[in-house]
Amino acid sequence: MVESVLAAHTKSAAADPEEQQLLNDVELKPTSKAAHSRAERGHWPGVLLASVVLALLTRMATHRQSWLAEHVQGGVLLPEAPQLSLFEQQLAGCRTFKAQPIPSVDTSASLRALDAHTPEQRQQAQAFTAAVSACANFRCLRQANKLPRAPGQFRFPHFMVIGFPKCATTSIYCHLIQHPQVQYAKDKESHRLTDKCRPLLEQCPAQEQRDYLVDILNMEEAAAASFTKAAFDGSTHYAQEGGWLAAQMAEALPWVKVVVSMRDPISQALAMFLHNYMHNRTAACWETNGQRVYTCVVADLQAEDRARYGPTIQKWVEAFPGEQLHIVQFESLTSRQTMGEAMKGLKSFLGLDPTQPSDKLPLTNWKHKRGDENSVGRYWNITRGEYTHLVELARRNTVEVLKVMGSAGLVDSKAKVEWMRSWERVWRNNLDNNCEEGEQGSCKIVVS
Ligand SMILES: Nc1ncnc2c1ncn2[C@@H]1O[C@H](COP(=O)(O)OS(=O)(=O)O)[C@@H](OP(=O)(O)O)[C@H]1O
Repeated sequence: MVESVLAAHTKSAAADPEEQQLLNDVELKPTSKAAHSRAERGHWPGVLLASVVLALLTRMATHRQSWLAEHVQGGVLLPEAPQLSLFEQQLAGCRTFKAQPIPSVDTSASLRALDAHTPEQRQQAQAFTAAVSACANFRCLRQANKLPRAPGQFRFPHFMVIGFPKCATTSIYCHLIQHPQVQYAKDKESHRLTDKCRPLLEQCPAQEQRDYLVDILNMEEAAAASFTKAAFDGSTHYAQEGGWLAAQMAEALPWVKVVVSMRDPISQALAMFLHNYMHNRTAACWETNGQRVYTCVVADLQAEDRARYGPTIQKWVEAFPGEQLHIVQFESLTSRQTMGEAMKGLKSFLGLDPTQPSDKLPLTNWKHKRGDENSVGRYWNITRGEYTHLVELARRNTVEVLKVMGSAGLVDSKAKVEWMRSWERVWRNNLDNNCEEGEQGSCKIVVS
């Protein structure tokens, strides 16, 4: 039934020749593993993972015991040494779940840009630094940022990573703060502009504006480096609040570059759901539907400020010229084959050395695929008919947002096909490999 409704939807969606062309170009063949039931494939990956997790837990328990023996004497906790600097703490927070060591970053490297300056450029650099660092509000920043800059200097702030949530924004933040030309923000998710400055940025309380520049954007350190580091804010709610924020940001900080990451809308909705679930924010749709996620995802795919990206992106496209927008696909950022190029593209867009600090995106903020076979979020139980319906909604959303991006010159027709194909692959994989046959066939859906 749902699949036949889908066919009807697809037909009506295809009334637009441009859409029809896109869908035709994208069509994927079934994956080679199609129609294999999960039962046939056995449980070896689960067993292997469980053993690794058990080994890790045992190691952590042993480590904790020796830590306690070393630090606690007669119930008194001894001070820990050494203290991490704020920057080291930022990096520590960015360690992957495999607990990689903190990478070392040459924090003074950007200053070398100043060495090559002529006396006139040096003066320019000083005047720009003095004017910007004297600011405590957006209005002042807008004036100061009109001054000429010397080579190597960035306007303040230089860019915004605005979302969407669950689209690897933490990994992007972690990668970028290790870049010698980037000024780390003191807080990855301040949400200051949306929480404190709605609906008019320039009328935001004076203290909030000052705190935003100093406490979040890290103005003092940026000024100490003569703004040779690009300062930024990485708050994921900004994208979704584009309805009012896009125009306000373009008014208050018209030079900023805006970075957006978008994930397969179904995976984004599921990841967001899991995030809220883990923070005990369970949605009514979950509770009233026998703890089944399907209706929750339908709601997200239809909500303009959630996984229906098009209307929100429209606001950003209207507010900023195409050259100041960079929209990257989560799946190309996170696939090993394409992440190097995707990260280079992002850094080139930002005017940063694209080869630094590496060509790898770290893996952070990982919620899916943890826990045992039956823990919530390892995979999602829904029927094939339900998933097919979600795919139809997600496909419609994708066509919609690609149209908006195309109208702003952010993607050409080839890029649209590649983008669509990448998400179709996620859906195809689930249908072919993780779903039983028939509309009521059960699926164990995994995210991209
Ligand atoms: N390198 C790499 N490879 C694969 N997947 C990656 C990578 N980096 C981040 N991620 C996944 O991105 C999800 C977290 O996104 P965010 O950091 O934007 O989330 S948040 O909104 O800031 O909470 C989160 O997805 P879920 O695990 O589905 O929740 C991460 O696993």
